[in-house]
Order: sequence, then structure tokens, then C-alpha cells
Amino acid sequence: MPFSISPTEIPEVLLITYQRFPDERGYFAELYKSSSLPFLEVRQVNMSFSRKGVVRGLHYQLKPFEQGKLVTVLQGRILDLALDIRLGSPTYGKFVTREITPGLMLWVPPGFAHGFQALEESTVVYFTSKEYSPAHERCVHYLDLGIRWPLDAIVNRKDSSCPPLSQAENNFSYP
Ligand SMILES: Cc1cn([C@H]2C[C@H](O)[C@@H](COP(=O)(O)OP(=O)(O)O[C@H]3O[C@@H](C)C(=O)[C@@H](O)[C@H]3O)O2)c(=O)[nH]c1=O
Repeated sequence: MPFSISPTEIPEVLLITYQRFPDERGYFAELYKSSSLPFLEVRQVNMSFSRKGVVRGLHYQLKPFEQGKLVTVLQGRILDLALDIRLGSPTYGKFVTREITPGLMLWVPPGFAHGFQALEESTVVYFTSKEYSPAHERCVHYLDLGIRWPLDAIVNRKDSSCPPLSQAENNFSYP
């Protein structure tokens, strides 16, 4: 099986491992395949590079431009975070964190805010279920809800001025 999929403590957030096929040339891996990961129809693929300590997030897009994100790193190591912002959800305001290294992926479904800290210089790639829509972009403060990051955080001005979840505009509901 090229992918193995396990639920996390928030069952809709999935930890996925993909298989590498090494040989004398290096290795080959499938990062996404619709028949193996049918919960995602890819509409956009993104890449970002972050220096050690950088925190990006916590970001989401409002409906109808809500994005699910399949997140991995090509190089480096990140602490990835998915925060449940679905009003009425039994895990509303709770979050999952996982260290993501090459070979691992986190599925952050629609209805979750997403962020990460680069634990070393990292190249992050993520596949999204809808396209970018700046008008629908919203964010939650990266230190809200008791969230703590392992390294001193390097954050841009936009992310420093995000509101707490309690004041963030949000049109998600559960189920
Ligand atoms: C997210 C995004 C940004 N951009 C542009 C806008 C801006 O000029 C520049 C940098 O954008 P940002 O500051 O929003 O980049 P960044 O802070 O890396 O935003 C990303 O953070 C992580 C945590 C996510 O979950 C992503 O969905 C996305 O929100 O790139 C696009 O053209 N397309 C996109 O899809």
C-alpha cells in the first residue's frame, strides 16, 4: 500500500505516510493519488520555504472557498497544527499537532485553521481542495488557546495581528 492513513485525536485530521521506493538512483514516491486519498480533489498545489523558527498561520478560508490541505515537507521538519473551528463540533477550539518530516503528511480538513513552525529550514508543499481566494482568507492568532511553539517564533506582521478564535469570523458549522 503506497499510503497508510491513521486518524489523530481529532478523527477528521489524518496522519498519512507515503511509501518511498529506493534504488541505486535515489527514490521515487507518490505524494497524492485520487484513488488512495479520495477525500481530496486537488485544485491547487503550494510550496513555501521557511527559516528555522518561522511560524505561519493560523490560516483558513471562509466557505464557499473553504480549503482542505494535505501538508508535507520536501526538506526539513515542521510542527504542523490543525485547529478545529467548526461551530458545534465536540472538538471546537481543540487542535492537533504533529511533527512532519519527509515521508509523512497531515490532512487538515475544511473547517480547520492551519499553521506550522519550521523546526529547521523547511520546504513545505501542500495540496488544497479549493483555490486561493484572498477575499475569504481569515486567521486566528498563533498563540491563542494555549498554543505554544517549541522555538522562539518568527512571525510576520499580518499573522501577529490575527484575532483570537472567539473574535474571528467563521462560517463553519458541525456536522
Ligand atoms: C496562500 C497564497 C498566497 N499567495 C500570495 C499572497 C502573498 O503575496 C504571498 C504570501 O502569502 P501568505 O503570507 O498568505 O503566505 P503564508 O503565510 O505562507 O500562507 C499560507 O500559510 C499556511 C499556514 C497555510 O495554511 C496556507 O493555506 C497559506 O495560508 O503569496 C498566493 O498567491 N496564493 C496563495 O494560495
